[in-house]
Amino acid sequence: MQTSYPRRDIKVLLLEGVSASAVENFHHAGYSQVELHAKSLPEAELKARIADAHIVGIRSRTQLNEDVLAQAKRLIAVGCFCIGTNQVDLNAARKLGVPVFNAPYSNTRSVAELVIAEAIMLLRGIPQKNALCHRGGWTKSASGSYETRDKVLGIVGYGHIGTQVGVLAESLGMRVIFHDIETKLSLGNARAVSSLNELLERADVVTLHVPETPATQMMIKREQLARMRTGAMLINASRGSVVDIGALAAALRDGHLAGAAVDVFPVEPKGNDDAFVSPLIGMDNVILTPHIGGSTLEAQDNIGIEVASKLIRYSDNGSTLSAVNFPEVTLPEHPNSRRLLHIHRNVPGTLSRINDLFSAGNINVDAQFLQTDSEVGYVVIDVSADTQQANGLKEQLAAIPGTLRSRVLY
Ligand SMILES: NC(=O)C1=CN([C@@H]2O[C@H](COP(=O)(O)OP(=O)(O)OC[C@H]3O[C@@H](n4cnc5c(N)ncnc54)[C@H](O)[C@@H]3O)[C@@H](O)[C@H]2O)C=CC1
Ligand SMILES: O=C(O)CCC(=O)C(=O)O
Repeated sequence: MQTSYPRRDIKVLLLEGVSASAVENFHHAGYSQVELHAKSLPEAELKARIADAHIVGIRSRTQLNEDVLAQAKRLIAVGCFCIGTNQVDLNAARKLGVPVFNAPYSNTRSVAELVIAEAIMLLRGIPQKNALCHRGGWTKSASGSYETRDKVLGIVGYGHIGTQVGVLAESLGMRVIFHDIETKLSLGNARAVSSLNELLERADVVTLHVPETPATQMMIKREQLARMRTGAMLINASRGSVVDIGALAAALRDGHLAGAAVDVFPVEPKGNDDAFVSPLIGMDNVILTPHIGGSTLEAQDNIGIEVASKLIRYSDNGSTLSAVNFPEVTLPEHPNSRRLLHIHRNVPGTLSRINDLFSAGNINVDAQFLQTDSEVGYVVIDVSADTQQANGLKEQLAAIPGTLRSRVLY
């Protein structure tokens, strides 16, 4: 059946080495035009390539800001093949009628396991012992080496990852405290503390699991580091913007902190061939990892399947279920109808204009699903019409003032 975008004409642009499982999923669903890049692209190239892409898939590195999105005239949807969506201007995407999807749980366990491993390594002083052995040195000593048992782990951001870290830490005998801006159900024996400061003052190891938001920008800077216990350790596998990295380097240098593990940085290389620069380089008591908290084969495989499935479902049947920036509509199939979708600015009178088209054309509406937020309205209409009528209706829908996107799905 001829739709306004047959699958073979839909161009899928996948960046940053998105898993092969995503590519397979697209191919399996009939999307043959899949372009895969191992890295994120420089902005000028990104703008050029995104111009004719219908679906774009990224990980944490690619910045889809308003300017870049403005070039993407054909864009239907964005997939973040990760948890964080701070790299996309979600509001700009929404106003352009572009839903954004992510994989909110697929790499949770991978991050939690890495954080626990790092807590053990830091408490034992392994990074510096390992570095010394590599240089031909030898310090067989228990000094500065501790068991995890009975140590206090402070979790900042008690969400999906934070809670998993807490559960695993308790199984090692750690005492878990947490701070979150929301009231959270404590798992196991974990206890909420009254403030970030209290957590910093009590914890032997502090681990950060907040998203990047205006409130978490530089949440941990000189003042907060100074509140941490002398000899405490900091783990950051959240976002590089959460910690003042210069202040962290200073706190490690002057011995206030005994160690740190950092997976995310204010500026990260675009790809594996680019140089990594950080004030933490050369510090033996710091574990540096290249933003691989979620990089396990299991997680990447699952993320590839999950996000590609969401993008395909939206492209095929219009479901925006679990979109992070868009009115959520989930739709039963009506195989004997033609399905049209219309995304518009949410101004009074749009729905009646849409419905007037069907009455004027004497077209029977079999089902209609509308969901709006303050700025955007999303309506899916199943109609009894032939292909020619459906394509004609699509053109008429596109001409309604305030239209952002319109399509015939089937
Ligand atoms: N290093 C890596 O490879 C990975 C990093 N991440 C990062 O980890 C972050 C957390 O992931 P999830 O646990 O899945 O997210 P989540 O949304 O389940 O949990 C985040 C928690 O932080 C809390 N929070 C938000 N603002 C806060 C504030 N100002 N102060 C205290 N708490 C605050 C929220 O209420 C929520 O409970 C992601 O947003 C992402 O940036 C996620 C996956 C992999
Ligand atoms: O694996 C990636 O590229 C990003 C992981 C991450 O930071 C996330 O899922 O938010």
